[in-house]
Amino acid sequence: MPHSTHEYAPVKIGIISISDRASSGDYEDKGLPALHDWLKRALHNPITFEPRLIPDEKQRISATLIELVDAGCSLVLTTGGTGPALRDVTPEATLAVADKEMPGFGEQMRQISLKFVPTAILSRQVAVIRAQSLIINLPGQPKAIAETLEGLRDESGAQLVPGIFAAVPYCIDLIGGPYLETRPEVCKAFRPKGAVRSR
Ligand SMILES: Nc1ncnc2c1ncn2[C@@H]1O[C@H](COP(=O)(O)OP(=O)(O)OP(=O)(O)O)[C@@H](O)[C@H]1O
Ligand SMILES: Nc1nc2c(c(=O)[nH]1)N[C@H]1C(S)=C(S)[C@@H](COP(=O)(O)O)O[C@H]1N2
Repeated sequence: MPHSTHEYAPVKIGIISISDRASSGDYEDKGLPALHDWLKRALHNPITFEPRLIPDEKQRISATLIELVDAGCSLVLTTGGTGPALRDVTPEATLAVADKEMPGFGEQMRQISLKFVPTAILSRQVAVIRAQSLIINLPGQPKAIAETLEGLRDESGAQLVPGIFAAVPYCIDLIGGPYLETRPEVCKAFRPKGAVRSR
């Protein structure tokens, strides 16, 4: 542990797994554990999680996003329901509660995911700001969660494409949330020089 001159700020994070079959018990949900484990690995900050497992229903998704933002989540990550299937409505439900769209996140996720699968082009994921919360859709494949958050490395571990989480801490600074600090071996967060606080 480096000598610390300040405590890590506590953060509340909403994690939502959106899947008809996992929410009805047809199969085991792997979305929430994947989100939880990746965030625990990536962040130094003490995290209070608000987990939800819900079906692919637009009203239900929007209501859950509003509930978690109102509960004080600075970040809300969803997984599932971003594809073209008739039941896939996560992006619409997210845009319905948006104050602002943040298109760079979806663009970057599709860039990353195209290095893994050609069908990444089918993911319509969006990110938005609502009040003082950043909401980001991730694809439903559990392995896609770490892939998009962390990006792509070569065999030596050198970063080939940065994951989207690199931009999340500074985005949360800008909307007045807690100062997030990442473990660089998992995700090297980027902030402009003037925004970096020394430990
Ligand atoms: N929560 C989950 N837990 C485990 N595997 C999942 C989960 N969500 C999705 N998957 C896997 O990823 C695939 C693509 O996810 P997608 O969100 O498109 O699901 P889907 O096919 O619409 O079905 P459902 O909504 O019932 O999970 C699924 O077919 C499934 O194999
Ligand atoms: N990183 C990554 N992104 C991915 C995938 C994947 O396996 N890895 N699967 C794709 C597929 S097959 C689909 S249909 C879309 C939408 O997935 P969703 O409906 O599960 O959200 O995400 C895509 N994005």
